Amino acid sequence: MASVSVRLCRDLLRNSARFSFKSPSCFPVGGAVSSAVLPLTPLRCLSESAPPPAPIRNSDEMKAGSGSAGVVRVATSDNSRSSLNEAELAKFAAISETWWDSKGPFKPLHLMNPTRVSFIRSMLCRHFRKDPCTKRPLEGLKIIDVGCGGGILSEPLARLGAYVTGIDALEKNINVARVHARFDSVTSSIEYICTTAEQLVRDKRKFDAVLSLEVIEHVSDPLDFVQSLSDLIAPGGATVISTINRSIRAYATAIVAAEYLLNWLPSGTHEWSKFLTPEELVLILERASISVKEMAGFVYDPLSGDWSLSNDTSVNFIAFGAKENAGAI
Ligand SMILES: C[S@@+](CC[C@H](N)C(=O)[O-])C[C@H]1O[C@@H](n2cnc3c(N)ncnc32)[C@H](O)[C@@H]1O
Ligand SMILES: [Mg+2]
Repeated sequence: MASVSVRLCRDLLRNSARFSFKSPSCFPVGGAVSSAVLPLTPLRCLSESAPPPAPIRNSDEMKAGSGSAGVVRVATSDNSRSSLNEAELAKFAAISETWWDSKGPFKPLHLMNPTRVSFIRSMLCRHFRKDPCTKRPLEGLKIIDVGCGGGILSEPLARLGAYVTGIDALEKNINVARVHARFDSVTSSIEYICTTAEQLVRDKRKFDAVLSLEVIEHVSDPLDFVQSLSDLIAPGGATVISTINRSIRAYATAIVAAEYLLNWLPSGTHEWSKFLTPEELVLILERASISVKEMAGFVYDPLSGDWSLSNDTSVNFIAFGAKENAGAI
């Protein structure tokens, strides 16, 4: 699956001095692309419209327990970074009972799951030189699913043979994931922890593959978050990230249609300004020493109700990247 987007982004990176960068603050809905010529540093402004990180509490309150909304509190020094955005997390806390209701608010994730698992399996098998046709093609790989929710993605990865760690900032989600995983001897091996990527970096944990699907649009600062994901990747490792494009089409479909017309998701689930374009995601990953090797779109067929991989990244998209200088594909 040759990626036009990735090649385009590499060209953009090479010519970054001439690249007009779009940020939420300078590119509102329906607005015109900024004509200002910006160097790469304005990427930082992506996070400026986001609410500030959750306040750091004192260490007694914080130590790996849950806060008032069930949000993880992890011991940190005053100046350490936090990916937590309490307003975003509150949205997931309100629907945490519904993770495994395939007709509930997470229906789109359930429907997308076979397609995204297939993308992940094929990318990881190629990268780690494993046979995708075996019963357990991910055997032996240590994979972390950051922002795992109720474990919709973690479980099939465990069935494909990976050692899976699933983490989420919400204790409620981790409890749901643990209970659901217990029903099957394979998935009961998944290590579920209520924590954050940045805390696991401080704990010096490393994984062959770091996955974070549909999470980056809900964190406080995408650049810091991606740096933490990168820091969790073992030498020679890889990452997969999916999110929604900050396009007018995504505004019409992923927000207006999905949240207000079809009621697939609770209204207010997504903020358009927090979406990233594929080009922005590539740049953010490059800054964290990750080179994007493949990118694909997910498209929905309203007649069949199925999602499939496509070259169309205008709404939902997924990127596979390898840590630079740490082994090539
Ligand atoms: C849209 S759900 C995606 C769930 C899962 N990745 C999937 O695709 O099936 C986003 C999840 O990210 C979690 N989350 C949001 N911010 C987080 C953070 N900073 N660290 C860890 N988890 C976070 C939420 O609690 C929620 O479970
Ligand atoms: Mg989302």
